[in-house]
Amino acid sequence: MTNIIMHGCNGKMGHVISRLAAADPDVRIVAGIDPNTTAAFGYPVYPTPQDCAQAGVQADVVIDFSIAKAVPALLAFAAQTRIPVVVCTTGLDQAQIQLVQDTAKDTAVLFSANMSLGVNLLVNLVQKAAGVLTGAGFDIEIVEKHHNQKVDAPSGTALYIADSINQALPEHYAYAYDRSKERAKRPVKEIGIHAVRGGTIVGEHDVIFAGQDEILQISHTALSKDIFAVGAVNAAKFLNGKAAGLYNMGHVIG
Ligand SMILES: NC(=O)c1ccc[n+]([C@@H]2O[C@H](COP(=O)([O-])OP(=O)(O)OC[C@H]3O[C@@H](n4cnc5c(N)ncnc54)[C@H](O)[C@@H]3O)[C@@H](O)[C@H]2O)c1
Ligand SMILES: O=C(O)C1=N[C@H](C(=O)O)CCC1
Repeated sequence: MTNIIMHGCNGKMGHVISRLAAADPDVRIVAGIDPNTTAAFGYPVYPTPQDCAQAGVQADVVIDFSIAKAVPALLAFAAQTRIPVVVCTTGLDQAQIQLVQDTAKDTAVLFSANMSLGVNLLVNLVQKAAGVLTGAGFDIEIVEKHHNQKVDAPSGTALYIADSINQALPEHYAYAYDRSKERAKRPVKEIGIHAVRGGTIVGEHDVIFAGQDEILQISHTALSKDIFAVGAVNAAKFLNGKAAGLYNMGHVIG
């Protein structure tokens, strides 16, 4: 059994995870943390991590789907209590990402901008493609599309894909988010990253390799938020009892 604290429990992802956890005999949500303290799924909800600690809640893992500015207080709670934490919130700035890395010295932290199996496989595929195709002069562009409620842009997944491509290449490719200010041809060592927002689009990522007279496109489409929730619950089960350190979905998927 993995006992979970759900951070951001009254958000869209918090509700999906609460629904899936209720049907999974191997996990139990023992508490939620959210400024909206509505107890919609039978477990108690505390407004802050400190309130949760003061209530004496015992848990094996925290799952976080909240907002970037809430993540530092959660990481302080995880470091203090030594409870492992699955950080799924996107839009973190460099200082917040550094805090994630620092917290992993005190407890187990799994940090991933996308918990789905498909995107984590896509990352492996685009690394391979980039290694071959940039050598042949192909340009790389990433287009991501999400619902109109999303607050961060570009998506954490688009940045994760771009960072992974850079890790696979011998030279650094800069990121271009907006070409409207420049009157110049596209540099070769550049990854264009473009965000579309509208309606209820769950999440789409197209990685376009455009060369002379040919295009290779590798795409992932999320058809429901359940894919992220399933990945997060699997990550929580994986992290239960793990030593301090920084983990990613590659460790879970194997
Ligand atoms: N890694 C992934 O696979 C993945 C998948 C989906 C969404 N996300 C990310 O997860 C985050 C949440 O997504 P969502 O669609 O559920 O958003 P949402 O806006 O529906 O929910 C966010 C929740 O966080 C709560 N919150 C606000 N301040 C808080 C605080 N200080 N402490 C605790 N909770 C607080 C809000 O009240 C709300 O209930 C976003 O950053 C999103 O990009 C990641
Ligand atoms: O719905 C969201 O918000 C999502 N956020 C993540 C991102 O920013 O990449 C993952 C996909 C869904």
